[in-house]
Amino acid sequence: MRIPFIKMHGLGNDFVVLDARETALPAITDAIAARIADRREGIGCDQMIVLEPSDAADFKMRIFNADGGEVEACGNASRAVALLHGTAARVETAGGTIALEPAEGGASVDMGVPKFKWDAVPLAYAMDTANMPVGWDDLDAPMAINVGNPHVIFFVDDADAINLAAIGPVIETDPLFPERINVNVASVAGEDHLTLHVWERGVGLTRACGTGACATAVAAIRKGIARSPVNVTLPGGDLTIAWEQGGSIRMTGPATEAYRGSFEWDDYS
Ligand SMILES: N[C@@H](CCC[C@H](N)C(=O)O)C(=O)O
Repeated sequence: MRIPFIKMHGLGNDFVVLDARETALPAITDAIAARIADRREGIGCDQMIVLEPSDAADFKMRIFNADGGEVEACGNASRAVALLHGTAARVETAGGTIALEPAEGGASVDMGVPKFKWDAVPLAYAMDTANMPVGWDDLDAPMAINVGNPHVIFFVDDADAINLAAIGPVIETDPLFPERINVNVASVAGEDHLTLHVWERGVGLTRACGTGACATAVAAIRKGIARSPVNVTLPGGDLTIAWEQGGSIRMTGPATEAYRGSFEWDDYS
């Protein structure tokens, strides 16, 4: 069975998108997703995205990390899917319903209301998520936020100087985070400008992470070191994040369709 796919990216965070809204796919397992995502043996991507029909919204978006694990949210893929869909849409995800608005060269997405309680992140035990009494090497006193998926955020003087490739996997898999965690290291470049690097759960270092930008901007606004809207500079480019206390997060930025292709299902199943 030949399966068509669309290769897309948001700021270099890349996706294989399978559109199963009209024609159903065979069941997708974590192992199949990991084989498709493999950059040496498969098509190669940070996340595999599967679009399916939904009873609760215009359609459903499922997200599989490169390690095959199915997760709740992906900011950059949300903009890519908005570009693909072409008109405004409400989309069901495992992390909640989001609202897409395509814009010139990309999209603006209502990512929903962030959650701050320790058991909503989730953490393994109760603590203040705005000033966590924990640390790893030079990184300490982080904040933790769930923006559909779980994030921990460290503010440092120079985010570019942190060896996130070394410390990221240690923090991602720390028992404090029962569902593992996306690790964000940021520095304040101005009151409306952050520099950010992200170690993504189930992937590793990425060129950009949309939910990481959302979580980090919200953390900085909450901490009083930035004000909305915040420009977040990632290795792959910039996103704009707007958030007011008690409201939902709006993320705006580019998305790109790279190419279309197809693969033989049996090669991956
Ligand atoms: N690249 C994404 C985040 C994808 C999911 C994340 N790795 C997780 O495990 O929660 C983004 O742009 O938000």
